[in-house]
Amino acid sequence: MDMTSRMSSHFDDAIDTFKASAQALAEPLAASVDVLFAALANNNKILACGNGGSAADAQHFIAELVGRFERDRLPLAGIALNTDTSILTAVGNDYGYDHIFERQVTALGQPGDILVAISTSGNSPNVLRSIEAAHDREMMVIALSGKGGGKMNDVLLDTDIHLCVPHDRTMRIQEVHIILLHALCDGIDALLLGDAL
Ligand SMILES: O=C(CO)[C@@H](O)[C@H](O)[C@H](O)[C@H](O)COP(=O)(O)O
Ligand SMILES: [Zn+2]
Repeated sequence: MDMTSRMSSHFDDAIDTFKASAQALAEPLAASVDVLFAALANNNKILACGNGGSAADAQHFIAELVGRFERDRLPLAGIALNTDTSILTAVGNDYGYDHIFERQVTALGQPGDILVAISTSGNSPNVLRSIEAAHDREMMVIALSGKGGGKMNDVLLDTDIHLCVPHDRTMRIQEVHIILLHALCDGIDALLLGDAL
């Protein structure tokens, strides 16, 4: 395959993945908007975490809650658990990398808060432990994954929401994850401010 065709194939594959994801995930995504909105309206908060590109996605999402998405509105309560280098290095150094999110969920989580847990493989141990800590704190989890969901399938409860992208490549999964997170912001804003843009 020449390089131009190779580049072009990314767009073709992304389009196919977006279509398959819309089919599979629009309904649980709408349910996720209701869950997040209800938590925020009840003065609860959103915690989010992930590794690598998913860390970027988690902090991107939280920035749009605390700052704004497309329209001016009140700030919404959220914390990205992958952003404080002192906490990450202290907990990583003293307890191990698998505990960097779990410990923060235990420290900050309150019943009714929501954890948005992002892992393209569904297998990152620190994300899996954050889910278990959220359950211990009586928090519901919205999990974003791919590759069939991996070990997330074993730790998520029926009361959680699992948005599993139907693809096996990390980059494609991440591309859909950012659409999912932007769609959640759009849905929350629509409930807060009305449908019009
Ligand atoms: O962004 C990318 C690859 O596109 C990488 O940084 C990727 O996020 C990292 O390898 C992560 O450690 C993968 O973790 P996970 O998505 O399987 O939980
Ligand atoms: Zn990436």
